[in-house]
Amino acid sequence: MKAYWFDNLPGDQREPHNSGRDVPASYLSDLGVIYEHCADVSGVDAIATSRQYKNRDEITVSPEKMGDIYEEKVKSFFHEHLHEDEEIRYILDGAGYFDVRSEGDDWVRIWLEKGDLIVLPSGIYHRFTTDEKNYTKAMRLFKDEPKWTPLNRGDETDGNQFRKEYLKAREGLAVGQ
Ligand SMILES: CSCCC(=O)/C(O)=C/O
Ligand SMILES: [Fe+2]
Repeated sequence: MKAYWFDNLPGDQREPHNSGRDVPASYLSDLGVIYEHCADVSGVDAIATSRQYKNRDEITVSPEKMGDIYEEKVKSFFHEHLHEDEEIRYILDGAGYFDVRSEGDDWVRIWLEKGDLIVLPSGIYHRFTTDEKNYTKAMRLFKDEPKWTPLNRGDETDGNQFRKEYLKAREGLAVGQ
């Protein structure tokens, strides 16, 4: 895992866009983002049990697996969105970027590779992209039935109950940069 401020410069979303300014793990934790490295799936099982996640599936985001819809899919994952559930992803192979919004609405880019697990809280604005190798194989954890419901950012999501609860939970935390 490597986290840093996104540079906001033009270029393909899959380029590193590394501003050179690192973000410490403590800052991710202030944003409510949990990161763990799990050398094998037993570590994921423990997290799933403790957070009462019953289901899981696997997704491979690559041109080989997705064919003609790959570029479209990668662009759709990169639309800024939130979910009304936590998002837990465990990287089984390859690598990818999760970008999360900071308290000041800047992008923090989190590069995950094999063995990395991330928990994004419900209500956090974020997006995902493969990196320049175009290959991410990930396990997705679900509390109940597998579903992926992104709510793209807009006026409605700013007023979303889960968004408001996310912001409320961050209130009073000394989130530093
Ligand atoms: C690598 S998992 C696919 C992306 C996804 O599920 C998501 O919600 C991104 O924010
Ligand atoms: Fe998401």
